[in-house]
Amino acid sequence: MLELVHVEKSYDRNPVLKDINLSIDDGEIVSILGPSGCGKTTLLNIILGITPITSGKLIYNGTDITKLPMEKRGFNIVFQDYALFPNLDVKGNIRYGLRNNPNISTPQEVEDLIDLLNLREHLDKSIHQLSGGQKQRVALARTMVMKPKVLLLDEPLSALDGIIKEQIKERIHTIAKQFQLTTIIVTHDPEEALTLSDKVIILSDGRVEQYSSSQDIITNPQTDFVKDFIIQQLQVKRSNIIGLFDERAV
Ligand SMILES: Nc1ncnc2c1ncn2[C@@H]1O[C@H](COP(=O)(O)OP(=O)(O)OP(=O)(O)O)[C@@H](O)[C@H]1O
Repeated sequence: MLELVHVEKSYDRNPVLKDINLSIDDGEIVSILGPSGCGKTTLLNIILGITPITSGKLIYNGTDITKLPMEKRGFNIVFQDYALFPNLDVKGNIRYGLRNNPNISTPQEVEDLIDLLNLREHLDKSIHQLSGGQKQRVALARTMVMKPKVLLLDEPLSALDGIIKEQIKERIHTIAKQFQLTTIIVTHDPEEALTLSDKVIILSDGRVEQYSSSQDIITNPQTDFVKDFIIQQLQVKRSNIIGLFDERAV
């Protein structure tokens, strides 16, 4: 379990995250949702270990990891721009992290992941020959072969649309559940958050407005902000959500 206890973050005395208290169970998919500038990326970077906190604690499975550097936390991130290596082909990218740590995944596990992410036919291609969705899948595979304890995804679907977006959503869900992987996803898209995650953290101006299941957020929004944000943002996308939840609440 990952816990954030009274976490605060300020830049030049400007508070950006205020008294964040969260606990995320192993294997849970959690989205961090909120408008631009509310602190989503800062929160993700704090969990990853690249942004130090101003006060509070991070606890992972009972151990205080507040001061533990990123490389010792065993968490991993897929950045919004995928950050793939353009000089390596697809298989080179996927196996990159195993060069110095060859025993983290067995050859069979790498092959299974390639199939799960439908990448077999693209293995010899260069990165510039790939579509956005294919790049996204390579970035996921490259991260997954390293078997992170916690997988962090920064706007993983923002460059995608239509069927591809649905497929990637499904794959992220399958992988997280199959590998019992704690998955934390930053998004500004409520539809994405509500349909993909077990739980959603709604942030506004650096504070957690609500942290509960998708269904609970729809049927029982705890603040006016949550209600307005969800309703406003879902106007166009209502039809995709209605099937999942009680229409009266949206
Ligand atoms: N290194 C930094 N120095 C100073 N202020 C920063 C720094 N990084 C972020 N901020 C500020 O912290 C606040 C939260 O930024 P953050 O990037 O976490 O928001 P966000 O919710 O991810 O936004 P977006 O959806 O636009 O990416 C913003 O006001 C931003 O200007």
